[in-house]
Amino acid sequence: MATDSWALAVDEQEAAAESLSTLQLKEEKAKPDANGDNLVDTTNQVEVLQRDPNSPLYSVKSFEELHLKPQLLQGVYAMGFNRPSKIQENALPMMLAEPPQNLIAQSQSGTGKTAAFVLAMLSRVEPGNKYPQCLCLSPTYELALQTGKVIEQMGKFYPELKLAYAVRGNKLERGQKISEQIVIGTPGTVLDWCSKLKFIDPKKIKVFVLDEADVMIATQGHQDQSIRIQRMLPRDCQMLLFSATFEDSVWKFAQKVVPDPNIIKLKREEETLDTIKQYYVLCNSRDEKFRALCNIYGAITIAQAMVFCHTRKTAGWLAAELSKEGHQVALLSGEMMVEQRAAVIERFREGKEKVLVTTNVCARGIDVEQVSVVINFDLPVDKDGNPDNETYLHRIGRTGRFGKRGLAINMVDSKHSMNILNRIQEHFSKKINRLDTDDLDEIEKITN
Ligand SMILES: Nc1ncnc2c1ncn2[C@@H]1O[C@H](COP(=O)(O)OP(=O)(O)OP(=O)(O)O)[C@@H](O)[C@H]1O
Repeated sequence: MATDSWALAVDEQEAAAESLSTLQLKEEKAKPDANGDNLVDTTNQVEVLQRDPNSPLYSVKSFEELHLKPQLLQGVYAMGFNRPSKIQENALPMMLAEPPQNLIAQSQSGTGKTAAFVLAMLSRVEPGNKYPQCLCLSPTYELALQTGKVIEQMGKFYPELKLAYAVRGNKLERGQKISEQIVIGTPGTVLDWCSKLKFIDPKKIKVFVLDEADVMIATQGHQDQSIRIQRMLPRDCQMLLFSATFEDSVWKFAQKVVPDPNIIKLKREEETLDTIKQYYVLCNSRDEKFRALCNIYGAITIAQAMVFCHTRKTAGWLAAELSKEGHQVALLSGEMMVEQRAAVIERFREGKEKVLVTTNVCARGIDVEQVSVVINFDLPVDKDGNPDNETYLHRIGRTGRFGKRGLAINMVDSKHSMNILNRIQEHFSKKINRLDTDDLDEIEKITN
């Protein structure tokens, strides 16, 4: 398998990379809300969706039929999974085929992509060999930690298996070689571990995973680092690229750089999940948006909510205002230290705060089951002020995880933002209905 074509395609990609937004992240299950929640369904709903042929969770196969190793079957069932989702059913046979094949895969947010590539890594790793064999890149520190937890949980029936986190702050002694069989980390640190610090022998890597692959390709810094890592890998190393979104130019680029890939791609109209209801509210100012947010909160039972702002400043202001109103609010934005960010997410996951006010840094991958509402306090736009459709999809995908129902509410406060919303609707061919937040009955109706 040739691995140098990625580098050759870099120049063609640069223009596309410029126009795309930067990174974001992922997380795990929150404890159930003691008050209950009328938006989050029980696991029965998942069972139903998994039997509905139109659902991304639909699969005809059982995990047994995917021929997973017994220890992995045990791991899967210990995580409470009963049957594979569509992406797991489709991707796993391709990823486990011999000889190993490359894959570029797209599947809607929250449909089990992480479990799919984790199972692929765990299937290929030889725990008896005490050196890194699988490398997984995540765009953020928090996402790396979360995916690492999935690897640890799913691989717990391999007693010899160890995982190393190549993330900022994880200091090892220079020149030492690590014995962990799987390494997960962010591109900069992984690159250092492979090159400058030589903790990893890249020539022994068998599986290379790019999670949130589109943003890894589209963000210039990440792209450069990922390419430099890829160049060090052996020619027959299996490459697996996963994301919920692939902007057209990124998709083309991915196909050029991954040799002979298998491809799983969604049609545009399949990208949005029908289980997430989308609305917008019309306001005239930031203060009105704040009032509308409070009205929504007063009218419906919300387990946990994520509120997205365009800037750190707005996020800080909003978190302070919500606190003044008596809400338990957490704030997470990019300028915070990574350890602080991890602690904020951990508290949110544990249900200690009900609202997380954040920026795009949290748009991707956060997996908190109890998030029943996502609010776009500001609509996602790129640096030129155009709609950022990919970020929109990732943001609203923080709710409606794995078959649960969710609610996404967009705050529109100007002609310009109405125009952005219209363009998002057009892009996904999906109608976003207006909601009157002064009409409590109407708000209540949307949750039923
Ligand atoms: N087969 C399964 N059965 C039941 N639950 C599952 C299954 N696969 C994954 N899950 C659960 O579904 C949730 C979403 O999965 P995951 O985080 O892998 O989705 P994703 O597609 O990677 O999402 P995103 O696009 O946001 O990164 C997780 O809580 C995970 O534990």
